[in-house]
Amino acid sequence: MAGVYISFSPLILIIPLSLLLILYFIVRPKPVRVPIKNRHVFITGGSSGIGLVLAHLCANHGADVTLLARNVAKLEEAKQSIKLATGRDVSVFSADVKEYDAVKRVVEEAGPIDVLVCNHGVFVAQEMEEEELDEIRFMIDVNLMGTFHLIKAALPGMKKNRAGRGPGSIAIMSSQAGQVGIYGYTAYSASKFGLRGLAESLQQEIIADDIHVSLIFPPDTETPGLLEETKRRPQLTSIIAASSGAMKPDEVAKKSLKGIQSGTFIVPCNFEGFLLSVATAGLSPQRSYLMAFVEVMTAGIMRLAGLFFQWNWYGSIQKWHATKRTSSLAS
Ligand SMILES: NC(=O)C1=CN([C@@H]2O[C@H](COP(=O)(O)OP(=O)(O)OC[C@H]3O[C@@H](n4cnc5c(N)ncnc54)[C@H](OP(=O)(O)O)[C@@H]3O)[C@@H](O)[C@H]2O)C=CC1
Ligand SMILES: CCCCCCCCCCCCCCCC(=O)[C@@H](N)CO
Repeated sequence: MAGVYISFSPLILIIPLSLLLILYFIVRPKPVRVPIKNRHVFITGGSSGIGLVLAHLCANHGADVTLLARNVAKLEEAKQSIKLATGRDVSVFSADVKEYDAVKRVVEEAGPIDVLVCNHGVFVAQEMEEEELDEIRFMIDVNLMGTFHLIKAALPGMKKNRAGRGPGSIAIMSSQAGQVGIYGYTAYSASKFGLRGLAESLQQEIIADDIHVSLIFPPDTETPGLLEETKRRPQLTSIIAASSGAMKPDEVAKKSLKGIQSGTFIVPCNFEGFLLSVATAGLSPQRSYLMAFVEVMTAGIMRLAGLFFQWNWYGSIQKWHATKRTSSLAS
């Protein structure tokens, strides 16, 4: 029986090896380690969900933590829970990120920041046609403009504070809905996609100040915010979002902190998020030459995977409308 021999010459390895070598020299910005211990970590939305867990983690790492949110009682509760769990005192400030002057006052009172985590966020999932313009404006104002307010207020102090304190970080909590548009998230996705443009531009502006930007992309995460959201979000939003499953806030916070410490620009939180990040890498910075190698070598296949997901989602949408039509005819 003639065997089938697949002969390949070692020469074939030349291509990936030379690509690895090229990437080793060209990836920009260069890798960095952002210190957390004895650094001032300022977390917005740190009184609940992902931000609260992240605050606990940073306090555990010996950071001086400041929390900003609106609700004083929730802030006090967060302060107590962190004191109880880590023995560390955190500073808490009540302010609405929509109000620049209030944000500026808090940032000045809190003192120079080493790691700024713009984690605050609001999310109301609804078809654009049904959604009130005020609610659309609200999400853009909190998620996008609120982040501009934070960074505008904090950046001068972060730059001044760098001498001898090592690299600083500005971490922005986006969402997988900030990498791909999802049914019901027209306003939310727009606000989170906007953060991508902000982050990519800002990194070029502040790399010379040794401040490193991280964009974090969680899937559905089991927080009080998600609990609230799922009470009224469209069924199709849940069906499509389920493609990436759901995570615990602890898992997301751990991935977030790891990404911040390593100065990673695109921080996925689960396997689907990893696939999504490779598929949507675009021209975002990549500090890891190994990740750059994966992005270059799998770009094509990831696009195919993305098309499969789109095929699946549009199939669900079609099925949903067909079911809706049948049930309305039946009634
Ligand atoms: N949960 C999820 O499924 C996912 C969440 N994300 C993102 O993660 C981040 C945190 O979400 P999550 O932990 O679920 O949120 P939660 O709703 O649990 O907490 C939101 C936090 O943000 C604060 N906040 C909300 N609005 C404002 C405001 N205008 N000014 C100041 N603080 C504000 C809240 O405090 P207060 O109300 O007292 O102001 C609270 O501390 C958000 O950016 C969200 O978009 C991303 C992907 C998935
Ligand atoms: C190329 C391969 C693609 C890989 C899979 C893509 C799966 C994408 C699913 C998107 C889920 C969006 C969840 C948003 C969660 C959120 O932000 C709300 N809960 C509000 O906070």
